Amino acid sequence: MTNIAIIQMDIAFGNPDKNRSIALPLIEEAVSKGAEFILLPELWTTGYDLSRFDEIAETLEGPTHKMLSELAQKHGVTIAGSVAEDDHGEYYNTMVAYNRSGDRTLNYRKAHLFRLMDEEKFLNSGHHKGNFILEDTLVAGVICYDIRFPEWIRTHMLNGARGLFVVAEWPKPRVEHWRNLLISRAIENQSFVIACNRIGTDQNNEFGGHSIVVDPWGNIVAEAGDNEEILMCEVDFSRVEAIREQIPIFQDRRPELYE
Ligand SMILES: NC(=O)CCC(=O)C(=O)O
Repeated sequence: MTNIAIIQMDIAFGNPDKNRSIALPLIEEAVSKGAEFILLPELWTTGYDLSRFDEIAETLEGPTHKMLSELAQKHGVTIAGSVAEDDHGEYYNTMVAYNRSGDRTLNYRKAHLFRLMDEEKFLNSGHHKGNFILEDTLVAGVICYDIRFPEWIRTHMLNGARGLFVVAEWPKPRVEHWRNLLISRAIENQSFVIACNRIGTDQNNEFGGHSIVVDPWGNIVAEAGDNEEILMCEVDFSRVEAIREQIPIFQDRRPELYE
């Protein structure tokens, strides 16, 4: 069993210092509730203040990374979420995870940039998959719009992932897409899906919350509303094997037909 905490929080636009100070007590509260894995939203230090990434994005050695690494080590937990990355003046929406030794185990740059929120105008897309090891389990991390690409999620599952962690800034008018896409990704891949959305507003959007945990049978095992919340859930990744044996879709695939 892995005790998971999803931090469904509001994000102050373009203000990393403030967002770190909002997240810190929430992370500590999650730890006090027994969390072993803590998931923060997409771009939780900056929001979508993309035109100011030259000022507010960080290298992977920046203050947010130092904070996450130190907190993970101090409390013996894994902490993940996506942040604005500055790699020599090239900008990315990058999901990281720090394990209980404080080591970075995930560095995934969002592959599918979301035009409706102008990402492609300011950011580069990533080229690598986001598989990582959580304790002994292979899992994967993806970011928001990525969940609309079932072939991308399937690629991670074909690599052996048994859980999918999703971070998002998903607007309220499409929250039913969010829920249905996540449930579908869980059923079709017979995988846990653990997803964190933000709440609150920026100049252009109201965000929908409804962070959610879906089991490999497609049942919702925990779901938040649309207020700030630490959503707690125990996940037993060994359930994935039983369901993949019961309906063996990975054995029954016909990849030769899919070209
Ligand atoms: N931040 C995002 O990628 C948003 C994706 C989204 O809202 C969608 O409908 O897809």
